Amino acid sequence: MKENANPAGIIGKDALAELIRRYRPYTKQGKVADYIPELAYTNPHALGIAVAGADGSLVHEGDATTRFTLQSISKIITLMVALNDYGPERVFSKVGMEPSVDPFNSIVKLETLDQKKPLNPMINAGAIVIASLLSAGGNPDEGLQRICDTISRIIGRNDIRVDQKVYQSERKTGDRNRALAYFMKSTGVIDADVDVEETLDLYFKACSLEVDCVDLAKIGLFFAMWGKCVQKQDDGTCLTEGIVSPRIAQIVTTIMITSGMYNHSGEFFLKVGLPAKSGVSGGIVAFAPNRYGFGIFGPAIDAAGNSVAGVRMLEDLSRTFGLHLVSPYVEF
Ligand SMILES: NC(=O)CC[C@H](N)C(=O)O
Repeated sequence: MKENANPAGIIGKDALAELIRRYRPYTKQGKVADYIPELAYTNPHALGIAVAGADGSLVHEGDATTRFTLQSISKIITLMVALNDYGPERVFSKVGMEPSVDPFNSIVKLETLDQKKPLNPMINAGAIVIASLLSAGGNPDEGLQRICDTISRIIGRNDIRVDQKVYQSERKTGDRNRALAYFMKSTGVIDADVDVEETLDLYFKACSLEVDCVDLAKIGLFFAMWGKCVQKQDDGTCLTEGIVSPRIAQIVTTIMITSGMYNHSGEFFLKVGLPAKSGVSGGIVAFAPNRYGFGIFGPAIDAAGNSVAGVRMLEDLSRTFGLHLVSPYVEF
């Protein structure tokens, strides 16, 4: 069945400009996160989008080169690094694979579930457990370095850095995350010999890494291609070669589908039908497997912590370009 498989052809700059024009007014319907005080200084009406194609194309529009912090989008990278280092069995002995109906920073299930482990690696508790694995052995700096190196190779620039103001702001006000971490240490989910403050430091710094929409689109495309090489360098080598196996890329992708948009993951998948991960700074990384990586910045977020205009832009793109993964138009 070929009809409507890709109704509007390739995604070009004009389509992106039209999206920004159409959805910028929706930034008024959200609010910039202010529980991390430094984030409150962001322009609420900013909106940008970048699209990286499997053919090597890259287009962007709006505030696509404005830098912002990764926040929860870092969770897909730390998960991937932990899966590489420890393997799925060890990682999922510490953190679950089930979506959560509670907010991303909720503590309630940690006491009520039979197994005390957090529901999934995309909520704060789950990501903090992952950070505890990466900071094990008292080496959080090495953990952060590996996260930065991985991102650098994917986005093709090695000046990735921690936004010190956001990091300090998170560290000063991160008592909810501190509570999650100490609680999980008390129940044995975080190992007894782990220094919780070092784990939190790694978590806060990973959340405070600076990126832009173009970087996110490249991260999206990396997962869209299952970690395989998209672009060779002039000397024939490939920076992304060997970062991750297709099997681990598949696990991260699946967790993004079920939990990437927090407690709105079900509605998001129904409407957009793509793997995605958002952050409270207003970033979203999403991708259409084997085709496109998307990077979005729209700091006005909704109650779940997702960019209001960003989600709508992805919904529009998915509909217009026939990207929904559960589609009657898939070719067999
Ligand atoms: N949803 C998010 O992006 C949360 C990340 C943020 N750093 C926090 O811990 O609260």
